[in-house]
Amino acid sequence: IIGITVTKAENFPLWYQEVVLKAEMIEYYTEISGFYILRPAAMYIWNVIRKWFQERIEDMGVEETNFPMFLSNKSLEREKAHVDGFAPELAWVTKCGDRDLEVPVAVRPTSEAVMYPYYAKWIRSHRDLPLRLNQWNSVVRWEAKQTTPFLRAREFMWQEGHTAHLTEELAGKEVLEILELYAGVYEQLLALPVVRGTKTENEKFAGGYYTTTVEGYIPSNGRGIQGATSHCLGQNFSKMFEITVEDPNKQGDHIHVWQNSWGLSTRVIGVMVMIHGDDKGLVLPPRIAKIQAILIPVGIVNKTAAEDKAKHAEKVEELRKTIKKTGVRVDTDTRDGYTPAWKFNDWELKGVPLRLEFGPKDAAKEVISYARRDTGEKGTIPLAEISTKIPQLLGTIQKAMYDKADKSFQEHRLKLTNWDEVVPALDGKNVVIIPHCLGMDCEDKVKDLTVSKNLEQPEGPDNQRAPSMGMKSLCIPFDQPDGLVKGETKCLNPECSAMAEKWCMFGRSY
Ligand SMILES: O=C1CCCN[C@@H]1CCCn1cnc2cc(F)c(Cl)cc2c1=O
Ligand SMILES: [Mg+2]
Repeated sequence: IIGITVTKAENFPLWYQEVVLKAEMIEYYTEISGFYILRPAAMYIWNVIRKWFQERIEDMGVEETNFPMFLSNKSLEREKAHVDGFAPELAWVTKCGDRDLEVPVAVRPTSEAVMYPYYAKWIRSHRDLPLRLNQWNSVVRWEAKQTTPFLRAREFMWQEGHTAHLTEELAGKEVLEILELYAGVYEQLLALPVVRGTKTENEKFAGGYYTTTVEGYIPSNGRGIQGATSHCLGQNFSKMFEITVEDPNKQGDHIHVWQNSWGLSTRVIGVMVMIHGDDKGLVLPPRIAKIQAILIPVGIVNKTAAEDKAKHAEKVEELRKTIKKTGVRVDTDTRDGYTPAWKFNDWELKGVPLRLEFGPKDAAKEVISYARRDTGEKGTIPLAEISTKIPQLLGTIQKAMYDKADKSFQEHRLKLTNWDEVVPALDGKNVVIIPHCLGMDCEDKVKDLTVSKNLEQPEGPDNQRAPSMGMKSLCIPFDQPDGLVKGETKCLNPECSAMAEKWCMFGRSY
């Protein structure tokens, strides 16, 4: 196996592609562009996330459902208003065998139009509320933009939750509960910090009432990235699909139900690779690592006596069992014909959080040697302490990975009140938090004003020069800084005369 041939700093997009391929997470589906095969290394991570999230939404009373993957033009017509923008992404089935279909059907890009006619049928009385269904499936969106594994694919796996409530308050409460679970997937499983907030009118789901989001940050190119979204749909869809209940307080009156929809996709895996990975390959947070510790026998060479080899192998197997008993997902690499150095590279490429080495010298000293994948730090652990020290060390690694990413995000999230500092900040691979009027046109203007002038920069080998695109709003952080006095603080856009409404996070983005 040759390792990664480009460094993360010299060519981030190529580095990313190599890592996901050589770490055996992805195979390109070369039959049709924009589609990817997810291999066991990726599916393991997705399944850990799925189990963690599924358990928690079940505790909330969400039930599982499975709707057909095709939708008719008729039900699409119901949400025509916002579908138009998406029409180019819709994939259609128009033939079956050698016959044209009378009525072409679309492959679901999301399932509102599939599900809500049945919500209208099932929800009659307020006693039918709240209705809370989630499905794990894949959706198809024929992206026009350049696709890339996990981050932008024409088919991706996700979960889509769709709920109905009697009041705006009940819906709003759930929107935030789900958003907290999304933050938990990032912070607790993937060791990634996210900023929680509300999308602006420009960036929200047009068919909804408001969108809440968790936003990530990619240090390598300074871009923001949307992590997952939890929307309150208001009564928009219940009016389109006539989902009503009789008013419990007023006979004869009907209430359109208040709905939410929320989704998290396999994009989260790509975000984790991009942020934690290094020039040796993947770096996996222990919580989602299929193999948390790989135990590699060392110091055994051909001339080692057969009897000593056998004894050493037994000792190694014994150590594996002891470590496994602690609940650590440990494996041994006893492959013949490969040197320890070769094995070290292989497991580093695959991102295994902890390498354990055990040789005759270690045996003599009654220790096991370790090397952390995240920092490279090496050390030894007395054999008598491995049952406590190894789980502890994995916990330390998980926290250290989060803290490192969190520090980087914090250092590159600049609160600015001087417009002239904005483009230099973006070119310095930062995202910014600025006072903003939240006007849609103003936001468009801000995007145009922040197209990087640094295109004059010599086209160095460093593709890392900040992308030239302008900045988009990422979210209105729930956690608002001080210093914005309503009615007094101006919107930071020099060409806007409006007053600032909120601090808004902007950045170049995916
Ligand atoms: O983001 C989520 C979470 C899970 C459930 N759905 C919402 C909204 C989805 C928006 N959206 C996103 N993409 C779309 C693409 C399309 F081709 C069409 Cl027709 C519609 C849409 C569309 O409505
Ligand atoms: Mg899209």
